[in-house]
Amino acid sequence: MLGLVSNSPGLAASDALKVAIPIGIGLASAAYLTMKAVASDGFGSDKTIPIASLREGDSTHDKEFYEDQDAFVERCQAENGDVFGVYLMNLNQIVVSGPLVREIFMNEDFNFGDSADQLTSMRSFLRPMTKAQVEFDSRIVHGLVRDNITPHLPQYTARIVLQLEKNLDIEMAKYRTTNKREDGTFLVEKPVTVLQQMVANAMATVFVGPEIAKDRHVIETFISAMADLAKLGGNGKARRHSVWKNFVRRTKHRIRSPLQNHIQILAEAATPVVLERRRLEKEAEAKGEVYERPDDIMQKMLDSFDKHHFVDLEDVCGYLLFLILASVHTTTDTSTNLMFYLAAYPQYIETLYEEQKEVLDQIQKEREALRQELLAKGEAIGDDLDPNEDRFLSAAAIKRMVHMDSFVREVFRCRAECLTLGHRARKDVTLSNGMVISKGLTAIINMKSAHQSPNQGEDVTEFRPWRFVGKPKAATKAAADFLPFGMGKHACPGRFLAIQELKTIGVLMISRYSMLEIQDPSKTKQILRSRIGTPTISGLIFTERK
Ligand code: HEM
Repeated sequence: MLGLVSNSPGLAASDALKVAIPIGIGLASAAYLTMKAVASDGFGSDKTIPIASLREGDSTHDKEFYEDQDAFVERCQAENGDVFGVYLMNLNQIVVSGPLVREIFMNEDFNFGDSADQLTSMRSFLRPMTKAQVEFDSRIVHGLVRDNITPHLPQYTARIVLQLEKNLDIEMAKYRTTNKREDGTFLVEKPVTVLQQMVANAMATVFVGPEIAKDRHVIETFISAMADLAKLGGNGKARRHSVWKNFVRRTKHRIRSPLQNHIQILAEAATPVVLERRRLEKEAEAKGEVYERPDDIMQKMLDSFDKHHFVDLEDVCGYLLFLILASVHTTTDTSTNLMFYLAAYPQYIETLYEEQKEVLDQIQKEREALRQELLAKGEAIGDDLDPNEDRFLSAAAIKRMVHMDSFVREVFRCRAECLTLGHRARKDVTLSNGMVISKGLTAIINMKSAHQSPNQGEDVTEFRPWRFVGKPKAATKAAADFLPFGMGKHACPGRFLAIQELKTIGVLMISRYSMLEIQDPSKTKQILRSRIGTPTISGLIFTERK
C-alpha cells in the first residue's frame, strides 16, 4: 500500500492548454446561458405556483430579503401560502414551507450539493480531493463519519477535550496579558481565531491522529483551507449566482484548486507517519505480536484502502481534508456564534455553571460508590475508576448536561437564516399538494416555518434557552422541527461530534469565565443572526471566574 504514496502531481504547463480551449467555448456558452435566463420567466412549467410580488421599485427580492429576512418571509407566506417563487440571489427559486419541507429532504431527486455548487462552484474547488474521480454522490465520506466516528465518539472524547482545553488556555493567555483592562477583564478582538485553533486541533487529533496533529503546518493549512472555503461561500456577503463568475472560478480551479496545496501539505506530513506505522506493524507481525492500530480516521481509511478504491496516500489525504472542511468550518463558526449568545444572554450563565458542577459532583459520587463496592468485594480498582479522572468531561458527563444541550439547540434554532439549504431538482418533482417543481429549479427551505412554528412552544421569536429541557429534543435530533443539519438520509452524519464539541466548548468557557460581553453592543442583533462564514464584527470581553 505504501508503494502508492506518490509524488504530488501538480498541474503541468500542458494542463493550461487543456483549459485554454474551453475558455472560448465557455465564453460563448456563458453569454448564451445569460440570455436564456433573462428570456424565460424561469419558474418552471407549473403555473399554479404563485410568484411573490416585488416591493415597489425593486426588480428582485434580494433587497427586501437582506433588509429583514423575517418580515420578508412572513409577508410572502401570508400572501402566497406554503409554496411560492422568489427571485433571489440572481436565481428563480421555489420557497417550500411547513410540512412540505420534509418532502424536499426525503426525495432523492432533490440535491443539496447541486444547489451549493450552482451558487459557489464548490465541486470544482473540491475536485482534487478525489484522485479516483469518485462521484460526489458516492457517500464515501458520509459512511466514514457514520461508521467510524459516531459509534465510537466516547473513545475520542478524552482527546478532543484535552485539545480544546489546551488550545483555549494557550490562545486566551495571549490576550490576558496584552489586552488586560483596568477592571481586570480582557478583550479578545477576534474570538473566531481562538475557536479556530481549538476546533482545528481537536478535529485533527480525531481525523489524522496525534502525531500529525502536532504539526503546526498541518493545523495552519486546515485553517487556511477553511478560509478558502469561506471565500467561496461569499464570506457572509449577499449571495448571488453568476454564470460568468462560476465559469471563471471553474476555469481557475481546473488549472489549480487551492485545495491541492492543502492536500499536498497534509500528504507530506502524513507520509513519514504512515511509513512508521507500517514499520511498527511489520515489526509486530515478525514478532508474532498483535499490532495495536492507531485510533484515528486516517488509519481506518488506510485499513479500508481497497474497499474504498483509494488510489494513494494523497487520495486518502484529499478525503481527510474534505472531512476537515466539513467539520472545522461549521463547528468553528457555530461555536463562535455560541460565545456571542452567551455574551448576549449573560443571565443564563450561572445556571449552566451550576449544571456542570452538579453533573460532575454526581458522577464523582457514583464512581466513588463503585470503588467502595469493589473494595467491599475485595476486588481491584481498575484504571477506568481512577479518582483523578472523576471530574473529567467524559462523553457521558457532557450528555447529562441537558441545559447546555437545550442552550445549543436554541442557538441553532434562533440563528438559522430564514431561507437556506437549497436543494436543486434533478427532475420534475410533484409535491403532495400537486405542485410541480421543475427540473433545474432550487427548492429553498423556509427555516422560519419550521423553527418558529407554534410547535416550538411559547414566544417562538424569542431566545428561550431552556425551551427543550425535559423534552425528547436533543440538539442532535435532526427532524422537520430542527433543520440546521438537514434531515433524512443525507442529514449531517457529523452532528453528534459537532454537538458534543459545541457543548464542551460552552462548558470550558463558563468554567473559566463568569461573564462574556459584546465589545460593540450595537452589533448584537446582526451578530446573533449572522450567516455561517460571516466574519465577526465585534470583539468579546471576558471576566475571569474567581
Ligand atoms: C455545526 C456543525 C455542522 C453543521 C451545521 C453541519 C451541517 C450540515 C448540513 C446542513 C449538511 C447537508 C445535509 C443535506 O444534504 O441535506 C451536512 C452534511 C455533511 N456533514 Fe455536516 N455539519 C456540521 C458538522 C459536521 C462535522 C463535525 C462533520 C464531520 C465529522 C460533518 C460531516 C458532514 C458530511 C460528511 C456531510 C455530507 C453528508 C451526505 O452527503 O450524505 N459535518 N452537514
